[in-house]
Amino acid sequence: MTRTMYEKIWDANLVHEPEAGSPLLFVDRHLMHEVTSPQAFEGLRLQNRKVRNVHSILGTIDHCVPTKDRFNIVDVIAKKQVETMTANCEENEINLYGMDSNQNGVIHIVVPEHGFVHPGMVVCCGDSHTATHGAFGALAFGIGTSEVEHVMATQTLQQKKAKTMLVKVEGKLPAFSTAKDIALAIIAKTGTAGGTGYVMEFAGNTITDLTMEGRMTLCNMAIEAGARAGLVAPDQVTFDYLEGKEFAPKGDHWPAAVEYWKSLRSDEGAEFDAVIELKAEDIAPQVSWGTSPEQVISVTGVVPAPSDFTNEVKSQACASALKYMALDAGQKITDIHIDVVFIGSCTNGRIEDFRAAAELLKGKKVADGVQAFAVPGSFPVKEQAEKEGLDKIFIDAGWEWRDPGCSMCLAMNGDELKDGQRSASTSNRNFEGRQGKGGRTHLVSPAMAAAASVAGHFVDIRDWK
Ligand SMILES: CC(C)[C@H](C(=O)O)[C@@H](O)C(=O)O
Ligand code: SF4
Repeated sequence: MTRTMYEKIWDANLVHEPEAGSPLLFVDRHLMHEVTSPQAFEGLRLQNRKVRNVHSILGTIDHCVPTKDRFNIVDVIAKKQVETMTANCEENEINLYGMDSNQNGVIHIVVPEHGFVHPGMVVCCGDSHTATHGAFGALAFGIGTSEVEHVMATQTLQQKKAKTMLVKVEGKLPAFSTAKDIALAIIAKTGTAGGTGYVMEFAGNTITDLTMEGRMTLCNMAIEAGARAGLVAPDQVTFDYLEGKEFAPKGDHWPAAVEYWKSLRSDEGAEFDAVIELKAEDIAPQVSWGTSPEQVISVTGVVPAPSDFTNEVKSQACASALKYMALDAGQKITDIHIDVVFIGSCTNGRIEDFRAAAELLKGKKVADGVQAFAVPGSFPVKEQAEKEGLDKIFIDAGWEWRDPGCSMCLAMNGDELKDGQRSASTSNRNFEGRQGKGGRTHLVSPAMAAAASVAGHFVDIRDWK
């Protein structure tokens, strides 16, 4: 019988399938950060239980870290979370890239840098963007704090079997369109609930043409389409990325691992519960205009009107988004002016994101009144960028070049929008208040963010000089 990649990984990790209730999956890797782990450790302690396999865990501190003067955490709760995470990892001998580590950064950026996740693994983390690691052909789930405790104690996770969706993208992307634009275009098509109950497998030659960084950006946003997880079949691009990394299989284990990984791809003719198709040629640079990632349109478009939606719920959502975002129906996307620009996050905080932005910023200056923040996803990204002189390009253009962290992706660490400010942001969520109370977020790719910082408004980078 033919099987999809999801089914293969599922079968290989299935521990127990009860008559009633959810099946139990073996968890290969458990990723951790300071926000969702403290109560889980506390729960273990109260029950006098131990962490079952500390070697399966890798942690960072990322959400609460200031990106300037990083040791000076002003918020009392944030400070406590950081201290608790540090103490818990020390006590349990967990590998933590903590505050003073030169490998520190956003968990979903740091983990791949060390080759910690391999194809075929089941991975979890108390964080919704765990989906990122599906880029390696691993089944990666965001889980809640009580599940974090369960995984720590048992190395297993209760999971209902998901339905499978094939998202096929074929063709050559237009100039300046990126993995971020593919992700946004998919969400525009499926809606934020379209993936509910599904694991999405991204396939087609547009996807296989993406770098690992691009695949990570894409899988990162599967969760914003409502999916349980995203997957890309492992191929030579994946193997080349992993080879030689700290936690990658070594010696004789390497060829054996690659052989197994190659067997994971969905079989020819495997059946999916749903299939959607996109043509890469149709994917222009995208800009979100609303307060949900599905409220997104090409840079060439205009802000829609509630009457453009036949669905009553979507029509009302449009009306309330326009109000919150202070936009008018019919307004050209390129006429939207911005106050703040943010390049970073686990969606777009990787080296190629800074390269793409720097390419557009060379010899340019940010527009009057615009504040722009470049926040590398990790210290290794920062170091690499500096080696290439990218920091200079940003700084010369009037950008702030910061230390890594989740930063302005969510307002938890001092980096945030002020009430009423409008941002061009490379992050993944544009919910009301996400980047600060009253803040208005437009999701874009790094290149689009860079160009907006110079122009002061969105521009179609394809004909921008
Ligand atoms: C803080 C954490 C639980 C949260 C998540 O689960 O995604 C955060 O990372 C986010 O992006 O909103
Ligand atoms: S960068 Fe943003 S999306 Fe990613 S883990 Fe941090 S807060 Fe969540």
